[in-house]
Amino acid sequence: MLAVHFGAGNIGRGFIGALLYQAGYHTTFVDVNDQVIQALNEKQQYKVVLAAEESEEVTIKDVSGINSMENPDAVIEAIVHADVVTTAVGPNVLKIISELVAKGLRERVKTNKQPLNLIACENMVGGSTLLKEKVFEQLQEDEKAQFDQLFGFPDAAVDRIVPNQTNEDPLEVSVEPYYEWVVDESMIKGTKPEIDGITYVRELTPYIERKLFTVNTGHAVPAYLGRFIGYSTIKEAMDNKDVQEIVKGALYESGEALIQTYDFNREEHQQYIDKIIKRFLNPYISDEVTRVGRGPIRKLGPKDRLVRPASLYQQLTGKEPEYLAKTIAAALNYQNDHDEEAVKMQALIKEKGYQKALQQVAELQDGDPLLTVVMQQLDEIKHLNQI
Ligand SMILES: NC(=O)c1ccc[n+]([C@@H]2O[C@H](COP(=O)([O-])OP(=O)(O)OC[C@H]3O[C@@H](n4cnc5c(N)ncnc54)[C@H](O)[C@@H]3O)[C@@H](O)[C@H]2O)c1
Ligand SMILES: O=P(O)(O)OC[C@@H](O)[C@@H](O)[C@H](O)[C@H](O)CO
Repeated sequence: MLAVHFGAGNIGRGFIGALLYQAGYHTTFVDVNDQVIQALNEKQQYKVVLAAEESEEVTIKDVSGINSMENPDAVIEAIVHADVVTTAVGPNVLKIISELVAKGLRERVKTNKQPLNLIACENMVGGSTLLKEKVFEQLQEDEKAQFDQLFGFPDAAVDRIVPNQTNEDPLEVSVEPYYEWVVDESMIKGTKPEIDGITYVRELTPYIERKLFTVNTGHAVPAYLGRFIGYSTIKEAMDNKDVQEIVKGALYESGEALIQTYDFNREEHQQYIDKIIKRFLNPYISDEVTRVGRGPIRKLGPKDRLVRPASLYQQLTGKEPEYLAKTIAAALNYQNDHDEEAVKMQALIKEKGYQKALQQVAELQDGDPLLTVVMQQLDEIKHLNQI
């Protein structure tokens, strides 16, 4: 069986690639990073190391790579013969790869009438749906019905912490042992890809929102407050008791929003939160605050991990989301010259001020109560000790 996976980065190699191999697929990784592609073709295998006390190592074989900048035709050919297509490129890159995906699918329908599922494994609500939208924007009207019949774009939620890698071997990847991959079964075309480790569900929204508004909301706290205080890693920030208290407060607030929206069991949700906090404290992982905080404009977006649960909490409980607002305030202060969105955000704040800049990226109306709470917290977080 053949898989084509876009994005041979941390989660691509460390999670999706590993599960595809274990399910018996040959995986063709598509990437623009030539060093990684060359190494994949040369070695045809790589190591995944589990970051735990009892460290385990798995060798992932049956892999190859295509540099999509240099050899787009080979990507098209791979899509023609694929049994599944997956992505882990980052939400903003889905639009960029959609052109090549559309060309691949167009070529495929000429000779191969087998259905195909394309699963975007990105931290966002509706990742595969967005990929479909971008692919369909490039089709003629008469192609759309045929594509709709053959190609499924099932949305998914993926969870495994994979930090940036510092190994000498450019392919080796160190990952946390925990993982979860949930796919919307109702959006599948043809037969479901049989991949051990995928949980198929009929309604994905509660799963993706629970993951994004717990794992990623919680993660954003040590990232943004950690950077604000002066820490380099998530673990260092989590070891600060003020930061840990804000993590718990933010996850209480997002938890209330989730419990009330989806009728989750309160006790089970608390267990989910406790487990996640332990994952952030994993001493065998060194995860930079700049990786977890990357792309602050995306993360301050209206449907993302901070603003959406804060707004929901406010609407559903009538209370101020104090801890989420502290994190939003720290995100507004996030500085990193190597992060394009952080630079843009700071320029926007300089031009318009904090409130107008937040209002713009979070798409909040004039007078939205969240704006007032965040503006208050901009002052409050100044009291956190700087190191
Ligand atoms: N790392 C994690 O802990 C984690 C966990 C769950 C989900 N995710 C999600 O997975 C996605 C990828 O994250 P990551 O941490 O692996 O990032 P990453 O930067 O390590 O990997 C992204 C890869 O995509 C490649 N890429 C960029 N532009 C491309 C293009 N036009 N065509 C093909 N490849 C391209 C990059 O070269 C890189 O290898 C993101 O949406 C992220 O939110 C990450
Ligand atoms: O990948 P991002 O930039 O959306 O978020 C950064 C981290 O929170 C994220 O990568 C987590 O490590 C991951 O989502 C855990 O499953």
